[in-house]
Amino acid sequence: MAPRVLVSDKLSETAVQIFRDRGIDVDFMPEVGKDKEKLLEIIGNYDGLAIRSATKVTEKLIEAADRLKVVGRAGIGVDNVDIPAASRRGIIVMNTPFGNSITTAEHAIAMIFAVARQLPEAHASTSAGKWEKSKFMGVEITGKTLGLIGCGNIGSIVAQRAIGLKMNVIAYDPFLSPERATELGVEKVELDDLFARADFISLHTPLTDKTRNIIDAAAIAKMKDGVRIINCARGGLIREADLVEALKSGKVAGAGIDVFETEPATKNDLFHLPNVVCTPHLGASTMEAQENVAIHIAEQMSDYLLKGAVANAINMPSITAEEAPRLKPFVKLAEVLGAFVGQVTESAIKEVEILYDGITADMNTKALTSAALAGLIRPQVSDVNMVSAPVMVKERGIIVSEVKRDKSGVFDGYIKLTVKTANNTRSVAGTVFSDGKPRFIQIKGINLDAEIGRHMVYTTNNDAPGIIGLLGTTFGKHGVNIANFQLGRNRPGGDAIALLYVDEPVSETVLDEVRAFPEILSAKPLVFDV
Ligand SMILES: NC(=O)c1ccc[n+]([C@@H]2O[C@H](COP(=O)([O-])OP(=O)(O)OC[C@H]3O[C@@H](n4cnc5c(N)ncnc54)[C@H](O)[C@@H]3O)[C@@H](O)[C@H]2O)c1
Ligand SMILES: O=C(O)CC[C@@H](O)C(=O)O
Repeated sequence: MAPRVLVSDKLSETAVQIFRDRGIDVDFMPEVGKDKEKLLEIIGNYDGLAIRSATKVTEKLIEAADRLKVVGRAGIGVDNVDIPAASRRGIIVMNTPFGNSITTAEHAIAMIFAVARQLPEAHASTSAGKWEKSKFMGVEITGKTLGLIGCGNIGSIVAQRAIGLKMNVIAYDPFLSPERATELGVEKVELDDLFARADFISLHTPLTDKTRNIIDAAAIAKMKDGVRIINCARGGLIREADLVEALKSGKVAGAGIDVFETEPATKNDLFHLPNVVCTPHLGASTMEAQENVAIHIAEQMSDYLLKGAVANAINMPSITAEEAPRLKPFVKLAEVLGAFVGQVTESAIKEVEILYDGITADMNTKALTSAALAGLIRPQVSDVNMVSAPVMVKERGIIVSEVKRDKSGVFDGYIKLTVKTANNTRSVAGTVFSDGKPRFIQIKGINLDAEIGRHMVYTTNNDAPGIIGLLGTTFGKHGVNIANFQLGRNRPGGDAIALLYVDEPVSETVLDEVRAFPEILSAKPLVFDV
């Protein structure tokens, strides 16, 4: 059955065409995002949800979205999506980080000019028949200092444009490297330095606990008199009440505000203040940007739904369409290794170490680790996948580490999973053979070569003569057909293990009969999704 996608916000219809061309069933309902009840009623029919900012992807909506695999935001900010709730349900949330950057940067530059020359007010006055030539005395931007708070995709573009306009650009961004700052031609500064030196300040950070109210009364007090402030990033970065006061006192000479603490902003104390230019969250609103983000999100979502490729996901490592086929058998292997340990471990897991040897070390190990963790905790929480597993593992306080090393044995590469509980440490290693199928190559440090089937039985026993016969006879007596039988031991007469690949699940009655033999220490039924 073809995957089904709902477009619930006003996206360019190019997105709809892309979904159709890729063979995806798509419903284009650009108004339904605002109708919470209707959306709740229909969301269960879809594998994908394509949105802008009007649709609120709440926990309640996610709970009703039984089939949903991916939420695609045609744009950057995902503040309208409950990411933790989506992650817990294994739903990928992706955005389009680059499609509207130029457009938004241009809006910030437009705001700088509008505020420097009071363009909207001058227009309103002139159109009203007043000829108030002396009222609208502006400032040049040439030679002025622009302070950027946040210098990522959009901030960098604003910097480049502003430098072209002969401004001096300084930037506060803890994650901006000195090399990148030099390359852009901006001076990296501390925040207080920026406040003290900037004639114009433009915000370009996400809204986080650290950036909320980054401009408040205390920050404004540190700024130059007559500073002008632009926000085309997110409402909440500026404490609006404090800005209003500073505009009224003249400390701040002007502000260009595209985003608001509460949106839609239909009433706001910033409105109608002299030299405040407001736009209704128009940063990304150009034909070009909307076309870009629609194309990007439709392609990304289609790639995921049809090929398992993951790009620009907020809650899952990326997997390119090219690497997806090569990675797939190793994702299965990682999941199977996790599933083995998850099924044989009965006490709480404290630590997980995943060793990537040889070719596996050069693969997308983040994705492989996510798959191993999903296999590991699936016996405890059935509804888990590569998206939700890392979140769930973290919630349980399990420490996860990855180790990578060059090829060290006969295999081109293998993955070894070691899990520590309060009582013991358990390990299992496996690889993928040329047939593309995963194999166990080591369990408890004992080498073997075991094909993996859907139903298996794992026994630990003392190495003694007759174990093969004993297991074979018991299973045979109960009509259990053994497809493959692998044995291993650490030394003659020492610890031994057996892995039996059986055609059907083995009942507890049969396993109890096996467990009753004195040489058998444990017998565990296993199920693998292969
Ligand atoms: N107005 C609009 O319509 C519109 C359109 C697109 C994007 N946006 C918003 O613009 C903002 C920037 O988008 P982007 O694509 O440049 O994002 P980005 O992730 O590329 O850049 C954000 C930058 O902020 C920096 N940063 C993070 N925390 C910081 C802190 N505490 N102090 C200083 N810098 C910090 C990061 O290091 C990063 O370099 C986002 O909030 C985005 O949602 C708004
Ligand atoms: O979709 C929009 O118009 C706003 C987009 C913008 O805020 C974003 O974060 O990409």
